[in-house]
Amino acid sequence: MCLSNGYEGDVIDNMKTEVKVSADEEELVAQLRNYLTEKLTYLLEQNGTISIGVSGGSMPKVFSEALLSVAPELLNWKRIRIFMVDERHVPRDHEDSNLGAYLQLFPQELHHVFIPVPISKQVVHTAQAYEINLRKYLLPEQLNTYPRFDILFLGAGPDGHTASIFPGKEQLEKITDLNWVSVITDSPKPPPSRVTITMPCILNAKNVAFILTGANKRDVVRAIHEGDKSIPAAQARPMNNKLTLFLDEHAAAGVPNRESSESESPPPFDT
Ligand SMILES: O=C(O)[C@H](O)[C@@H](O)[C@H](O)[C@H](O)COP(=O)(O)O
Repeated sequence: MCLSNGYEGDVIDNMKTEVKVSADEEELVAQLRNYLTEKLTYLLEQNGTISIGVSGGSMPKVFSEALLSVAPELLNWKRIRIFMVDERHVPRDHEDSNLGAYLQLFPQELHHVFIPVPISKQVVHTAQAYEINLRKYLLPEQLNTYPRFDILFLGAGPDGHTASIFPGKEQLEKITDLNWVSVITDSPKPPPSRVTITMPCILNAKNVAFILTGANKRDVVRAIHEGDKSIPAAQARPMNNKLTLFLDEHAAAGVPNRESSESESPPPFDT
């Protein structure tokens, strides 16, 4: 695990995971901005849609601040499309809506950049409609394969869930044509009913970045470092190994052999 800030960590199973540790939210946003700048610079030289998946919870605020502060010449809104890695089965104007949270943080003139999750009465129909929306932008070269999302920003719960894939509930039913999206109706994290992209989509992604802050993410960081496949967040390692962890000092304490400055570190910042 290669730690920035001068920390050299272990190499995991011959896979390098880049770790960026922030002392506060301002530094986290700056590191996310730098990451987005690097990836967008490369992606803009390619063709087609630039697909960025984002998660809910604490992510909307720091992600939105980081992306909206990237150099304007890199923000080609005709090509960038942002989609929800998972979404709660609630109306868009509900306080629990992930898309709703992002739309409140983006100016109206950029709302078209978000691929909508069409909320139907039945959560299965929502998942099926969402997959159809995603396919409009991301149909892979061959049918019946998984998309190669450009960047997936994932969070993780203290229980190790990521997206809406929970420990012991990883076997999501195939309910859409291509199995890009599935549903959970008994999510341990409320609200219970959600749609989520599936693990094969995560494994197929070109870049995966976790944003994990707070002492309650320490064990998840350790599980990712150790490759503990009983934890969905640790399963979510892309096949090309392009995995980056954005941590605060508290979560970084889960990286073995890293001098923890727990005693002096500031209280967890509320992202
Ligand atoms: O819709 C959701 O709830 C999220 O997509 C979920 O996977 C989230 O990323 C984690 O639960 C971490 O949430 P926090 O960052 O708020 O701890």
